[in-house]
Amino acid sequence: MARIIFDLDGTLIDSAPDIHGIANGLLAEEGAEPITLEDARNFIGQGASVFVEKMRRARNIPDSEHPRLLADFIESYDDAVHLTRPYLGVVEALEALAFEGHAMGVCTNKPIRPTRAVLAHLGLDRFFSTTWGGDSLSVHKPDPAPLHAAFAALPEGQCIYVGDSEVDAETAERAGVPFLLFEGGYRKMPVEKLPHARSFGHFGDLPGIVSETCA
Ligand SMILES: O=C(O)COP(=O)(O)O
Ligand SMILES: [Mg+2]
Repeated sequence: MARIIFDLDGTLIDSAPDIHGIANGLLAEEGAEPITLEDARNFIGQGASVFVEKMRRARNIPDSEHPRLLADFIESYDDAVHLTRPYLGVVEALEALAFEGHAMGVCTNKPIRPTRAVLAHLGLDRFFSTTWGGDSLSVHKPDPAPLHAAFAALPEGQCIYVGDSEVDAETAERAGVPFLLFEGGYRKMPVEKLPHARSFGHFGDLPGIVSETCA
């Protein structure tokens, strides 16, 4: 049996539409132009503070406004669930992996409160026995500490990390665990440029890839 840890945004769920919505709500209050959905996708992956920083820079909002905007962003985040969907085949793949007896968890740079809120809203929380957010420890991905902590919370078994981004590839490399790259998320670089054990474009392929990784 394996221990499988999943990244969240851009891996299990397409959350960019909700995060885009929060961003544009904040920008409207500042009297600034909205950002595009593509911008929002590009800004996700290194946690809430980096997202807000990139959003501000895109609209020339000064650094001095950062703490206030970050607090407002986090305040809206728990309710940012309504436009978010699991990627095609995610639920079926998690059901198959759970049925096969693998232990599973989540390690994301999204703050832990909205992480738990969106997992519960989508009914995905039942699959995961450990969940780590970007603010669960004093460091976050690509520091490998939260990923190590997630694996340590699960029973012994082959470690596997599943994610979508440059940050995830670096985290897995630094943690020394096999990385399975979902091709459909918010990655900016071509698949070949990211270190990974295997990549996949559809979650229907994941249970088979996990079996082969464990063999
Ligand atoms: O940047 C974020 O807030 C979260 O991104 P992640 O789930 O891909 O780690
Ligand atoms: Mg991601």
